[in-house]
Amino acid sequence: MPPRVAAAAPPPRGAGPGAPPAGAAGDIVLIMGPSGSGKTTLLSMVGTLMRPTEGRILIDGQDISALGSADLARLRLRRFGFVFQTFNLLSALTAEENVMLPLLTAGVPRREALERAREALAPLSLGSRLRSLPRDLSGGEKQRVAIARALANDPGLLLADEPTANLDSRTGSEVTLLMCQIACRENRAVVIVSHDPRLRAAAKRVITIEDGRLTHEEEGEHHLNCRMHPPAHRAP
Ligand SMILES: Nc1ncnc2c1ncn2[C@@H]1O[C@H](COP(=O)(O)OP(=O)(O)OP(=O)(O)O)[C@@H](O)[C@H]1O
Repeated sequence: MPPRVAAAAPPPRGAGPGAPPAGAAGDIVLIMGPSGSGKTTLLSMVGTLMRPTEGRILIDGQDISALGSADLARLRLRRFGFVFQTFNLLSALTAEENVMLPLLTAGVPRREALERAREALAPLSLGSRLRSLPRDLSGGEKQRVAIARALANDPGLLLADEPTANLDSRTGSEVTLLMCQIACRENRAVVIVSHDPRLRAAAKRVITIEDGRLTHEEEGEHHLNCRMHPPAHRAP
C-alpha cells in the first residue's frame, strides 16, 4: 500500500466543526481566496512552520500540535516538501547543490545525495543544467529545481505557495501539469495555495477562504490528463 498522508487543516475561525481534510495521497487540494485572506498562514500551519492558536493539524490521523520543535523539524524534513513563489534557491549553489541540501541535512552521505539530486533533476528536463547557478536559469527552470529539491527526500506531502505566480503562462501551465503528475503518478498529497485559476484543472478539491474563514468548498475540475500513467508505488 502506498503511504497515505492526510493533513486536516484546523478549522479557520468560524469554519465550524469537522474541517475537511487538506489532502490525501494522489490528490491536489487548491486553496484560493483574496489577498490577505490567510492562505499562506493556513499552508504554514499545515507545514508546521507556524503553530495554530486554535484548531488542530492532523497528519495520518495524528494531531501534530502536541509535538515538540525537534519532532516537528524531523517531520518537515522527512514527510513534507515545500515550493515557494520566489523559488528560494540559494544563489551561490548550483542546481544540483540546491537539491542536495535537504538530503545532506537529513544525513544522507554526500555521494548518495549527489546521485539522488541528479536523479531528481533529470526527469524535470534539467539534466543539462546540473551545474548552473540560479542566476543562469529561467524562471521555469528555477521553479523546477525548487520542485526537485522539495521532492528530494521523497515526501508524502508537497505544499506549494503560489507556485505559478512568477511564471509566464506557458511555463505556469507546465508547472501545473507537473503538480498534477506529482500527485497522480507519484501518489503524493499536494496542497497548493494560489490565485491562479488554471490550477483548478489539476485540483480534486478547491477550498476558498476569506478573512481567515473557510467560505466555500467544491470539487476541482481535475481533468488534466495525468491519470494516463499508473501511479507509482512509493516506499513507505
Ligand atoms: N485565521 C486567521 N485568524 C486571524 N488572522 C489571520 C488568520 N489567518 C491569517 N491571518 C492573518 O492575516 C494576514 C494575512 O494572511 P496571509 O499572508 O496568510 O494571507 P494570504 O491569503 O496568503 O495573502 P496573499 O495572497 O496576499 O499572499 C496575516 O497577518 C495573518 O497573520
